[in-house]
Amino acid sequence: MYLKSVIKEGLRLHPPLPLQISRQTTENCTIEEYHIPANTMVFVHAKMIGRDPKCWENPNEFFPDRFSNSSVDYNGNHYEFLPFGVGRRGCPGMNFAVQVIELALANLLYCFDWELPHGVKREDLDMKEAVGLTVQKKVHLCLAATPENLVRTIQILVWIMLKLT
Ligand code: HEM
Repeated sequence: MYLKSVIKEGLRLHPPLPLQISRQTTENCTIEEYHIPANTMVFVHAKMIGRDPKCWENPNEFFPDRFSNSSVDYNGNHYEFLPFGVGRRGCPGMNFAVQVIELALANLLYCFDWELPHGVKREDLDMKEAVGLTVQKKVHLCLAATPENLVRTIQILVWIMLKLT
């Protein structure tokens, strides 16, 4: 359960598509004090929404537990959390993507012990994003992986190879 919250928190702070695919309005509308005429191109900024202090407490803090007792999910019913977009043109790969991320991450954590390489401290980690249409880390994350469960690791590698062939 906690792993699911960690993934959600990662996608809240760093949605892979921060500025989502544009839409064009079909009629005039007013949202609070903003008047948006028909035929205007609008963008949903998922990253800024995910860090909006009106919706999230300490929005810039990585705190997976905020999802633990919450109904906030990817399904687009919670407009404060939109890593996969929403509506008819929302991401059709959402369920597949979430399952793959959960499976991959769970196996990486199960099979290996993860440590920062010698001399690197937690506070040295740089989470800045490079500029681009999709998000990438500006500075690569380097970790040292030690196999924790060799038999299980081999089983998983064989499983992945069978899936790929
Ligand atoms: C972490 C993984 C992924 C994220 C965060 C993501 C996010 C998104 C977002 C934000 C959109 C735009 C939605 C909108 O404008 O409302 C989108 C569209 C789309 N995604 Fe994904 N996606 C992911 C993985 C995938 C995968 C695995 C597939 C296919 C297997 C996929 C296929 C598509 C397609 C085809 C569209 C265009 C849909 C349309 O325009 O009607 N995505 N995705």
